[in-house]
Amino acid sequence: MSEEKTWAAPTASDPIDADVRVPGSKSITNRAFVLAALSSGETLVREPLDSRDARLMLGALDVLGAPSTETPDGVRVRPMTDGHGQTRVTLGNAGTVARFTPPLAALGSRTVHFDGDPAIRRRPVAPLLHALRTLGADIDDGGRGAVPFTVRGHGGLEGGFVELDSSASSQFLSALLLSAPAFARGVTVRLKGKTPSEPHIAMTLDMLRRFGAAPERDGSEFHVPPATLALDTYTVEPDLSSAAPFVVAPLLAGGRIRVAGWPAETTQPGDWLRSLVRELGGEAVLDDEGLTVTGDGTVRGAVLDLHAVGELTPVVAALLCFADGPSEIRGVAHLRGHETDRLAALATELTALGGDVTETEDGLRIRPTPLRGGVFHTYDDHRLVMAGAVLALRVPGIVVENPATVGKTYPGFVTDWERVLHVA
Ligand SMILES: O=C(O)C1=C[C@@H](OP(=O)(O)O)[C@@H](O)[C@H](O)C1
Ligand SMILES: C=C(OP(=O)(O)O)C(=O)O
Repeated sequence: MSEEKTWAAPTASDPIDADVRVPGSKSITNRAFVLAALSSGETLVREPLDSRDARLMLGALDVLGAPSTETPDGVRVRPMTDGHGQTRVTLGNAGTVARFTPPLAALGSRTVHFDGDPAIRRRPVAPLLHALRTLGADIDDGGRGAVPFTVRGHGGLEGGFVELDSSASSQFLSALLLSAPAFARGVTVRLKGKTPSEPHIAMTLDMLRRFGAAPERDGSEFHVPPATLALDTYTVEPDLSSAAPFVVAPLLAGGRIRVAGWPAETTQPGDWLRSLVRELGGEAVLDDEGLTVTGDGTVRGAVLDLHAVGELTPVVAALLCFADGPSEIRGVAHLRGHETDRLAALATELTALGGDVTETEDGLRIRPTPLRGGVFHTYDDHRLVMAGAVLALRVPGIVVENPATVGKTYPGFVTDWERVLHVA
């Protein structure tokens, strides 16, 4: 991770011609760790992400009674065992840790305090805490409905039927489903309203099945019966959302890039980038070697609904600043509750560099204008570092503030980006 407080992100002086391999998926890694902790035997998680969020998840599981060991083959996670007394889970600003681990605490007998960065205290969690209480959990949040809160474990969770509003974050639903096989009666969740990030729900269901559970879905109703989970080995795919800045680079700089190891089939939202590239005028070819993207340095303007793939918004917004016409991003009001208020941050930072970017009720309106160099503030948000890098491809003099914050999901990002642009 860079020790610099700012990063003079490189401009593309030539068309890109590079291969890149991005680290493991945050979403898959942290699900695999949770499911491994809930399993009856040890699980080897191969090619996991090693980043702040992944380490926070392992730290949380450790204090909850599921220790892990790093080996040359990957991370070995041991099954969770019960304990007593008080303990503390550190959340950082990891949504997956804040949402996926409280149900685990309710399954044990410890009293577990959850807290993290100031930013995580502002992120939504109340509907999940409410649902967990309905399912039998004892949670003290001081009436705030937010981090910090305390889960007092009483040795198990009854489970059963619950209604859930998961419109602020799909992670509420994933959290209940992931732990449900260990609830005495499993869980039946009926969704009120629409959840964002549908691919992440599909990911949760798919991974539950791989670990031996039998989740069912009927529209907005989900059922997970009790089950004993077990899986010897789980291999994590590369993170296709971390690949986003590399995938879009040829559209801005021209040339080609190959992202190695792009899966032929996946539940990751980043797979949508293939159709985005084509819609905006580039080419994307998937074969055994990975995904090869070519572009000629032009980008078409577009109206895009990113409700299902919200985490891609910062990079896509940066890209659309260089389109041949106006664009709009819709369906992402929930990004106001992400690492930072991403809609406000993007509108503020892009406008400060000369852009014409305005917030709408559920997204951003982007009218391409010439941009100038300057400081791009990143609000402790890894994906804003990636957005700043994308902008700099075409705008000399962009200085990205606090690049190290990208270590939430991609500690080697700056090094890999500079190598791709031949400045390393
Ligand atoms: O389940 C997951 O792993 C995630 C779900 C999404 O959260 P939201 O539904 O809160 O956007 C996504 O944005 C986040 O990066 C990871
Ligand atoms: C929203 C994100 O993260 P988190 O897992 O903290 O919710 C993200 O990575 O874009």
